[in-house]
Amino acid sequence: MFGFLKKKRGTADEAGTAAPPPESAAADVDVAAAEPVAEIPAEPAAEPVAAAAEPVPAPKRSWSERLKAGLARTRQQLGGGLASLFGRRRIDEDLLEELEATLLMADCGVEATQHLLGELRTRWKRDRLETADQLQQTLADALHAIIAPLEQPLEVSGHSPYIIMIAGVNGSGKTTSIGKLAKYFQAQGKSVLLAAGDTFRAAAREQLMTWGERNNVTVVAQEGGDAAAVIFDAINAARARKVDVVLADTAGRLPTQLHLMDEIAKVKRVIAKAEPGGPHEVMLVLDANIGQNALAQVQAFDKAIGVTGLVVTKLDGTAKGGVLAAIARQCPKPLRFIGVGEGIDDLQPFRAREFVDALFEPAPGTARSGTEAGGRA
Ligand SMILES: Nc1nc2c(ncn2[C@@H]2O[C@H](COP(=O)(O)OP(=O)(O)OP(=O)(O)O)[C@@H](O)[C@H]2O)c(=O)[nH]1
Repeated sequence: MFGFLKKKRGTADEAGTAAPPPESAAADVDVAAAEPVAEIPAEPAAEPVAAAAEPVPAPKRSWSERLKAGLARTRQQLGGGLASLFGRRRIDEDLLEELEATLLMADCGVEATQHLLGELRTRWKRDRLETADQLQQTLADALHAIIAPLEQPLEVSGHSPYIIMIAGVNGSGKTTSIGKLAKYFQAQGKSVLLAAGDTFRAAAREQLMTWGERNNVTVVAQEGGDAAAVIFDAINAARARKVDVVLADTAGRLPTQLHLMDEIAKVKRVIAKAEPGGPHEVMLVLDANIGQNALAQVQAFDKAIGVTGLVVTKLDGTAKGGVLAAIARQCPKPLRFIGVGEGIDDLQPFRAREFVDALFEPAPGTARSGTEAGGRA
């Protein structure tokens, strides 16, 4: 669990601007320590476990199991809704209308929903679909076709250091995602340096420093100061140490806070001064709970800083997983990673097929829907 990265939720008002500190104030943390224990979140429907004398570690679940568990609420909304629709009658216009409501409630958005219904109507008539399973399989395929273009994994080997700037609204999951991404890149054999560019909340800096100490990752931080100065120092440190990947945190901000959007645009310009061509990835972190508001956030951050990739977090806490279809239709950006929990391994590269499979696969113990099984272990 990311308990050590947990913090009090900052308010938008905390994100004011501050004068840059002297560069010498940079605190460079580079401490080796033990691996953190990644707790696996419990299944929503799990029975409470009686206290045992000897704690028995929970069996580690595969990513596809965690993805399936994480998407349970969206699956219930979408797949469950469909199962009850499909289960009771033959395909007709009334059924398609109810299906439309189900897709909208899963936050697929009007455009994607209309597109999906158009596909279903065409296939229903052209291929003479009759059974519920056939229609559900057709829907799964059509959804896959919509979101597949978002599957563009991040390739960090083109530059050294490869600079990833992280942005997003308050509490979207930026800092925790940085911890998870650092672990992910380390597992690929990359060296990582963290820039504690969320200078508005001391807690954010401390969380990154603690995380860095535990995982033997260098963290460049300053007491107070502005994000641009911290990240500038971090890039120079990364270059000197021949670090492969720099993950630069920034403070949360709302797109309506125009002065803060100007400020993050300045951070990006300073990165380009420190490393011509950088940042190589401008990653926007979106909380899936916001549903359709994600579209406005993508557009606003894109306008200010040119978003090149997305991370969608907290898919485990929402029934709004259909928002991926809305993003794909209305403001497509490469979806680099998705998050389905607070555990360190609960953020993984987005793969459209396994996402769709996880949505349409029946919950354990129920009948199969006919959708192809799959997913990584
Ligand atoms: N359930 C769940 N919680 C998550 C996920 N990702 C992040 N969180 C939690 O969301 C909360 C906020 O995450 P932070 O990383 O602190 O968010 P932030 O964007 O850095 O916040 P600010 O610095 O205030 O802007 C923390 O409690 C995280 O543990 C996820 O995929 N699933």
